[in-house]
Amino acid sequence: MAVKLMGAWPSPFAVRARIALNLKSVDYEYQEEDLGNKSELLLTSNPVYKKVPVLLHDDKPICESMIIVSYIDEVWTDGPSLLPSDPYDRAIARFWAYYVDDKWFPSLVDMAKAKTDETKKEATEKVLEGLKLFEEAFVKCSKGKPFFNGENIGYLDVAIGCYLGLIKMADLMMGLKLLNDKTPLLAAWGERFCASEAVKDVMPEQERLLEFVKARFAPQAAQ
Ligand SMILES: N[C@@H](CCC(=O)N[C@@H](CS)C(=O)NCC(=O)O)C(=O)O
Repeated sequence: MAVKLMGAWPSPFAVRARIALNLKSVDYEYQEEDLGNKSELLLTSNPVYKKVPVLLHDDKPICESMIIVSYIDEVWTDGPSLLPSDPYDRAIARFWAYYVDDKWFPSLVDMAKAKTDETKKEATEKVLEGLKLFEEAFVKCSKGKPFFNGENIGYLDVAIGCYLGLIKMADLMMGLKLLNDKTPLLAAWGERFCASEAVKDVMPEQERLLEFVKARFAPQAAQ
């Protein structure tokens, strides 16, 4: 069965799909997209959003990173499941995965784009509030195990973990320490997540990501 992923190296969303494929030991072809000049295959595979990632499984496209992660979990059933087996735990994992994209990541973007100290402070507070919520969610979801999903990286780990590179970038560029002594469990989880086999080779390289983020956000912030 042919598996192909269209992604872009700095994209946290593409990273999610790559981690899920690694966790399930799926062999796949990777196509790096130039988002300034999208391939015909990307445009026809994701005509609604025209975004990466797109997974092509036997030429059938699947779009939206967390839908892709669920799909991978359902199709490749060997090995540990990415979603908890208990329906309530599964609902909670989905809830926080929705929140991280719906509320938390937009605050991180607002923080990076902020033009005044006031708006920067407001966005930074929202980012930190979200991280506190993840710390509390980690206690409940992990039940004392190393990952949100328990012994192994799962759906919610991938949903939040894909942003760890950008959290680091915000720290470096704005002189912050977003994961700090108020979120000790989340900070330790982040280290474990990034060091794991399925993750370490697909997370964007720090120097390269820093250049990319600087080019994208620094000129706007300076305006
Ligand atoms: N909700 C989408 C977001 C995907 C997304 O925003 N992808 C960006 C790259 S990080 C993209 O393809 N942008 C191209 C564009 O907006 O034209 C997902 O989770 O897959």
